[in-house]
Amino acid sequence: MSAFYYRCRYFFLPLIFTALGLALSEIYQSDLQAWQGVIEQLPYWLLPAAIAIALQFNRSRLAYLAAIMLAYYLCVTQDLLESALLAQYSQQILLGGAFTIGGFAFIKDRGLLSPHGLVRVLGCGLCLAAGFGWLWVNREFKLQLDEALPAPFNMEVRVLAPLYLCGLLVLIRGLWQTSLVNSAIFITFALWAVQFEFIGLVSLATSMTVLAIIYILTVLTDSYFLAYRDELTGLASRRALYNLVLSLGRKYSVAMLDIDHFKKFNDTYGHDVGDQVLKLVASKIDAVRGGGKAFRYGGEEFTIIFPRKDAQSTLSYLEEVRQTIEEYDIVLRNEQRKSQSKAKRGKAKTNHQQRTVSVTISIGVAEHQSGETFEQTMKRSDQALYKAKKKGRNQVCV
Ligand SMILES: Nc1nc2c(ncn2[C@@H]2O[C@H](COP(=O)(O)OP(=O)(O)OP(=O)(O)O)[C@@H](O)[C@H]2O)c(=O)[nH]1
Repeated sequence: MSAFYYRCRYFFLPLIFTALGLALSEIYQSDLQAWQGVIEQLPYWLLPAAIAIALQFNRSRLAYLAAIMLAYYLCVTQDLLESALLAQYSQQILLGGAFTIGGFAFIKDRGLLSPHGLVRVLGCGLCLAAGFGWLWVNREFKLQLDEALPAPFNMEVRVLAPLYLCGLLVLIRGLWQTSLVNSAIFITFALWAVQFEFIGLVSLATSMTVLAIIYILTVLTDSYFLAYRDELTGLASRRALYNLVLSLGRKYSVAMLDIDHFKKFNDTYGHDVGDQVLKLVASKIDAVRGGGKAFRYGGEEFTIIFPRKDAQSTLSYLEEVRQTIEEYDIVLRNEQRKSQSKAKRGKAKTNHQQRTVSVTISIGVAEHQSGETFEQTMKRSDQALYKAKKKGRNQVCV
């Protein structure tokens, strides 16, 4: 997986979905007029549903964002604030709202009705105030700022620059700390900024509907990942393995893989380095060919299931995985770097202080036999693994 794809992976689907939603609503604008009443109702139902689901799964940032969007939508559609007032302060609302959304990219989910929740509400108020304040300063001191700053920094640029800067920071945050929630926050930011350009209730309702659906899908997908993905390695978890087992036919093979002497490795290099190695070994196991599906079974043990394959035909693929790991020189991140001063870090770089380590794995494989349960096949692959360990490790046994 290229580094670029890895960083952007959580952006693709939400962005495609958003672009598709907006494009379709623009293309079929005239047809949608007939459905205007229904479309305008959708945010009233979907945004509260998004709040409830986000709270249920402890994604308070998305709950806040859905609540803010709902409040704004109510203000616009139900005349909670006079439309003349909304129009007069539209730039302030755009900027204050953007700062508020941006702020959520830099905090953690820490509950809605908790002391942290109160701090967040205050934070939202401050962000909104910052938006209003920025425009007030620019209008109040327009002449002085025009004189003091070079020509490119005219009023419009001064107003919009913080918006773009904030958007850039939210994007960088989303790419730096990749997660579905962070990409949902970036899309909220983008839609918030864009919808001020498209005046009209249908386009606002479409944006809000798209956002609500993204929030709901984000929470559900994130929770699915939590339940079925191993947090450390990113591999499918044991729970996912037992889910797959339900759909296996009669013909399949089970391989058990175990890192050799990992206890000694941990004792020598420390648990953190052990974690790094587990992650890298997992990524090599995940790349297994031949239709194999990899899982972290627990600790330093992994399982690969080969649907519709007998044990003999899995051997070349397993041998390939074993060999790749044996030949892989793992470059360790220097954990001391974090605590080193910049000067010392530079020195470490010029001294080329990079540690590399390598590990090996043992593999046992067994194929399913008629009348056997999955657990019995797995037990036989475990026995084959034991055989591989006994024979000197770093090998595949049937
Ligand atoms: N760093 C790290 N270590 C783990 C993790 N899970 C299990 N381990 C360690 O893996 C080691 C497993 O050791 P053993 O089961 O004794 O086996 P081994 O040392 O690999 O020896 P053989 O399997 O006989 O080659 C233990 O020291 C565990 O603490 C983890 O998530 N991170």
